[in-house]
Amino acid sequence: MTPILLLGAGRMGGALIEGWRRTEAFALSDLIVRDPAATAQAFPGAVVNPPLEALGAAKVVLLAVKPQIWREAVKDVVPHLAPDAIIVSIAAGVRAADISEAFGGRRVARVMPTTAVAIGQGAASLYADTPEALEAAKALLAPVAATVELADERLMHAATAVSGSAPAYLYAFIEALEAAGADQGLTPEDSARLARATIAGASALLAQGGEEPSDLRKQVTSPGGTTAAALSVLMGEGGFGDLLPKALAAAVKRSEELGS
Ligand SMILES: NC(=O)c1ccc[n+]([C@@H]2O[C@H](COP(=O)([O-])OP(=O)(O)OC[C@H]3O[C@@H](n4cnc5c(N)ncnc54)[C@H](O)[C@@H]3O)[C@@H](O)[C@H]2O)c1
Ligand code: PRO
Repeated sequence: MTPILLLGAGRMGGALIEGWRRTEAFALSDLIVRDPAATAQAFPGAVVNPPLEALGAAKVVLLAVKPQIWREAVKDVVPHLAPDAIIVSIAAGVRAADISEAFGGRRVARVMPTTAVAIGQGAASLYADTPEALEAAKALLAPVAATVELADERLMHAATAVSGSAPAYLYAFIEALEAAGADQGLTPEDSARLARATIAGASALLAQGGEEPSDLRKQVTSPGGTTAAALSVLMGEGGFGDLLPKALAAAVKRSEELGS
């Protein structure tokens, strides 16, 4: 599996590196990083931006640049890769067949991770065109994420909408909750402290397992009480049931566009 070549080590590539370091799945010395913005100081022990000839050592190549520039970014790299190198792409929307073609027919897996891989608590959807590529994707992601294998590549759009992008939905919800708490008279600091601890604790309760989100919701919701009053807005007309299908449809559409 090593060395692993990272093409791009920005927010998501960097999050994976941090998660591997923390979980000791892979050491920095297992990595070759190719990113114009990367420095040896940022990734001590890794081989950073070596000459192209050195890339032939890579067993696995993690494609972690923006979908809009991936073709340009891989052009000069491909001729230097080992013929049996496996490509694992995290680029949203970009199809395995297109990646394989650009990489001279090499085996390809696609992965859609979340940023919490950095603390070993990510989620990752996997799809691969061969068993070897799937194994490579699992080896990279299973140490840092709960994984789901998709049988059909087209489901990667939905997985991106419900998982890869979803931490941002939750953070946006928390921002709005904090602002609404301040609107009700709390200081912004108190509102933020309460909202963040509440969300973190509620997530930890869910992560503990054994109870459905709907059960946990009912435990908070006294009949005729304050929560029921708020949920009549959040779960009523124009609420989550209307908003989230629209939000996910927008993410799916954008994912499809990024791959076309
Ligand atoms: N951020 C997320 O939560 C997330 C989640 C899942 C998937 N992704 C996917 O990960 C990929 C990277 O996203 P990101 O959020 O890390 O973006 P980013 O902008 O933080 O990182 C991209 C990195 O690529 C580098 N880069 C630019 N040109 C390059 C080149 N020619 N060769 C090598 N590296 C080059 C940039 O310097 C940058 O560090 C995208 O394809 C995105 O769809 C991101
Ligand atoms: N971030 C990438 C995007 O916004 C892919 C999922 C999370 O496109």
